[in-house]
Amino acid sequence: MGENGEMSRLKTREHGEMTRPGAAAAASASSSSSSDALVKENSVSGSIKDSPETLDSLHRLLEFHLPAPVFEEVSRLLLGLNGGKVVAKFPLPEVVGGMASTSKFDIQAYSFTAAKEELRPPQLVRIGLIQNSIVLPTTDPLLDQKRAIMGRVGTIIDAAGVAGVNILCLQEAWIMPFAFCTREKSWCEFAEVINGESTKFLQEKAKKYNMVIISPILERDEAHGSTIWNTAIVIGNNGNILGKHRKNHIPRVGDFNESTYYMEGNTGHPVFETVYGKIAVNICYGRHHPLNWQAFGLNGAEIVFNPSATVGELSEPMWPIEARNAAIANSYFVGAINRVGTEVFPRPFTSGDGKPAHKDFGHFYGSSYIAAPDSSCTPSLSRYRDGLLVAEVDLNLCQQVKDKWAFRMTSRYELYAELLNKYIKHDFNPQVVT
Ligand SMILES: NC(=O)NCCC(=O)O
Repeated sequence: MGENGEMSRLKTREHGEMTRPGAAAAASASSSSSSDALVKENSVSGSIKDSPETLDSLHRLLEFHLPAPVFEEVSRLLLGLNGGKVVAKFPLPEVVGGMASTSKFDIQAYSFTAAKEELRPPQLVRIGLIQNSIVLPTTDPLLDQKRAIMGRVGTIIDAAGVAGVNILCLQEAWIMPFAFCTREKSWCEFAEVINGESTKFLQEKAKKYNMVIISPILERDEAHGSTIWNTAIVIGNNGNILGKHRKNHIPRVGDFNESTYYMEGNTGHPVFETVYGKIAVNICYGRHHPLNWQAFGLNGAEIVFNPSATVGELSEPMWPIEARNAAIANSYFVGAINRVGTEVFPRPFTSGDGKPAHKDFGHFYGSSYIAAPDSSCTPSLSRYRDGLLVAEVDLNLCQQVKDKWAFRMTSRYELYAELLNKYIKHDFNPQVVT
């Protein structure tokens, strides 16, 4: 690649000025924890590994290294087509870009279109996803840690408000470090009642910006003996609490020792009818369960949010596939959110998988994105930095895709209802022909 061609791609709207591959530039990391992760990941030698900016996301890596026409074609192949073209960038008010650069978070915005219909007007909704790292070390007083995160996320919510976001979703357990790896019970102190401090904080934001906000937290259920749940609270655009959903599937993999802390959810697959559309929440590990996704679809969801916390070594190859596949299979939009950074805990822990005792989970790789029912999707947010992803979507696309592909009409649910009914019985015999 020629020097000039290379230099011409060093400036992008999201990045501002970029340095060349090979330059040490920790400026793209927003927190010390994400810088640490960069140092760790970049200790692998090689020209691509030497450049944190180009590794900021898959899309930026490709944009940085590929000649422009090749990048265009690769984008088409990777992201699919919406209305015949790669999902378009959506112009946000300049002030929002200013907020992102002052407060050092990634900002990207796109719009998904649907065909014009004769009998229905477009149903335009602006969706926002926020991914964030923790702000203070995990050794600081818990209240300080929580309030520092609330302050940081509050700044990004303000940007979302100015960007005109209608429905905003935060990441899983957003008010705390993801301490479930440790199995130490002291972290239960981060659990809040449904109308606790973080909910009150978000109710004010919801009212101020006329915005529906989904707040995934560890919930303390006082009515049931202080049981803890992993819960997403849905706050309506008037600041009202519309309802809650509790995480259905609890991970039993790697350091995700979450069953030590909270119980399998008992709220089914609720769909929340908001003024902006019908939404649901599939919390993190639930994204590996196709029936879980399907159940939200059967209840009529038009947008399903997937607030997550997952690390590179475990799940990064799955990440771009699962939420996107769910959007396709269920004819709805999906917003997938993952936290960012490496969180280090005071005491070492093990998870019975033969690994030596360690103090961190590994790198939470961010990469939040939005997928559409027509199989198109946005590029993902940064792998290292806090970020706000905005997408304007036309919900008419859901029905248009249902009419085109007829996945729901051809589903043959009765076949599967019968099989599942047999399968859950103790005397089940697999249908195997020998
Ligand atoms: N938070 C959570 O459920 N993580 C599990 C790991 C994964 O699903 O990738």
